[in-house]
Formats: sequence, C-alpha cells, structure tokens
Amino acid sequence: MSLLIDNVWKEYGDQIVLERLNMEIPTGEFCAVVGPSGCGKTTFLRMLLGMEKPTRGAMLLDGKPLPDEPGPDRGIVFQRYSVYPHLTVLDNVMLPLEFERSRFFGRFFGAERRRAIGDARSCIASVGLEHAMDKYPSELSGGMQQRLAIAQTLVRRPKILLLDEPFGALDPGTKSQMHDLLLKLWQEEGMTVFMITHDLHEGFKLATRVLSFDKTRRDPQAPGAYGATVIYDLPLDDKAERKPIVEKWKRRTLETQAGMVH
Ligand SMILES: Nc1ncnc2c1ncn2[C@@H]1O[C@H](COP(=O)(O)OP(=O)(O)OP(=O)(O)O)[C@@H](O)[C@H]1O
Repeated sequence: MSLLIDNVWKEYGDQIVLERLNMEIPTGEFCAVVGPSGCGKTTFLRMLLGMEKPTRGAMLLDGKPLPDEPGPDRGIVFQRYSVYPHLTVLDNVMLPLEFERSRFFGRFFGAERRRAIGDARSCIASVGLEHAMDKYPSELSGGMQQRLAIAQTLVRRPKILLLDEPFGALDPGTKSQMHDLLLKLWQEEGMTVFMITHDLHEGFKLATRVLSFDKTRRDPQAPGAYGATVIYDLPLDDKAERKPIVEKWKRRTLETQAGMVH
C-alpha cells in the first residue's frame, strides 16, 4: 500500500498554506515532518487524516482517493494527551472501538464485547500499561498518559499513524522510552508513520525519511501569497552508508530553520 501525493495545495481564503506537494510514500515508511512554526505541518497531517481537503491536487492510497473524513485506517496522536479524564485506562481504549461499532451496529454485547475487551487489553499491554487498566488518567504520569493516547489510537489498527509532536511535552528520559516504544510498535504493526517534530535529533533518530517543509519564495507585501512545500525529502533507510549525506542535509535543514539559508 503506498500513498501518492500529487501536486497538493491547501489554501484558506487568500492565504496559500501549502503548495506543490509531490511525494510517494511506500507502506511502512516512517516520515519525520519538520519545518518552522506555522508552515503548515499540522495542516498536512489534517489532510492525511481527512479532517481537511486539499484545495487542489490528489492524495491517493493504493490508487484510490483518501476518504475525506477520518476513518479507522488513519489514527492521530496529539502532543497534549487527548484522553478522557472520567474514564479508566481500559474504558479509554474501549471507547474508539465502541464508537466505531455504534456508528453501524449499536452497542457491543456478549462475545463481541469480550473480544473487544481482549483487543483493548492487549493493546494496553503493548504500550506497557497492563498494571494500570483500572486507573484514571489523573493517576498516571505524563508519559503514561501519552502511552494511553497511543493505545487509544492503535486499538483500531490504523494503517497510517499520524503523530503531531507526540513527545514534545515529555522529559528527556520519558521521551527516550517513548522512542523505543514507538519503534517497537512501528516494527510490529507495519504502519506508515508521519510524525511532526520540532526536535530534529528526534526526527533523524526515528525516521526512515525526513520531510522538511518551508517556503521557497516569499513576498514581504503579501505573506499569504506563497505556501510552504517540501524543500528537502531525505531518505534515511540506510543510515550508515548515508551518514555523510544525512549530516550535510541535517546541517542545511538546521541552517534553513535558523533563517540562515533560503
Ligand atoms: N482552519 C483554518 N483556517 C484558517 N487558517 C488556518 C486554519 N488552520 C490553519 N491555518 C493557518 O495555516 C497556517 C499553518 O498552520 P499549521 O498549524 O498547519 O502550521 P504548523 O506548521 O503545524 O505550525 P506549528 O509548528 O506552530 O504547530 C497558519 O498560518 C494557520 O494560521
């Protein structure tokens, strides 16, 4: 399953946010999405999720247009834990399954309910929260809450996992544990991942490909006249061999973000 982004543009009124996005992403690619604040990274993720439609161009999953509403094949995790404070860990992870089911068939009963509970429990165990099934979010640390948010998204077994600065609020130790967890889940599930990060080192550590967004042209009189595009598309799948190249691009990306190169 591959994702084809074909000349995608996104405009809000007369503001062009993104322009000329062209890329092909094979299944299982782990893309880090980097770029200056406000350049349209979240907008890109929202289009992949189906919360926003491109103004122009096409996004094709295996040759078919991406559905223009969120579905179980795509899941998102935000920086701030989007968990429900009044529900236990288990109920937080059951909820997406119940929503999905009730859209079409009403509530779970009997064997189906038991199967859903089993799926939720194994997903909670996969993020290391098996001892906290009956706890409420207020009883969990920040890292545990973010694990819960990830479980809530993974329980529907998305093919595309979208992460909007998921670890930005965590301390370095917890962040590093979350990196290990994410890599484990990514390897086990074979998902295509897009992760926005402001931490370039995190992006280069985790990703197989770095997509660096920025504007290539600017009009000081009309800030919305031009949008951002992918200025560097860096494959990192063979890190040892590509190390010198990666280092060069990493330096260039850092310089661009610091406003030293345009
Ligand atoms: N629904 C909307 N209506 C109008 N403008 C919007 C909307 N959503 C985003 N924008 C504009 O699009 C631009 C890109 O926003 P976006 O949140 O995608 O940037 P970002 O790169 O994710 O920023 P940050 O790194 O600060 O989170 C901003 O100028 C924002 O004001």
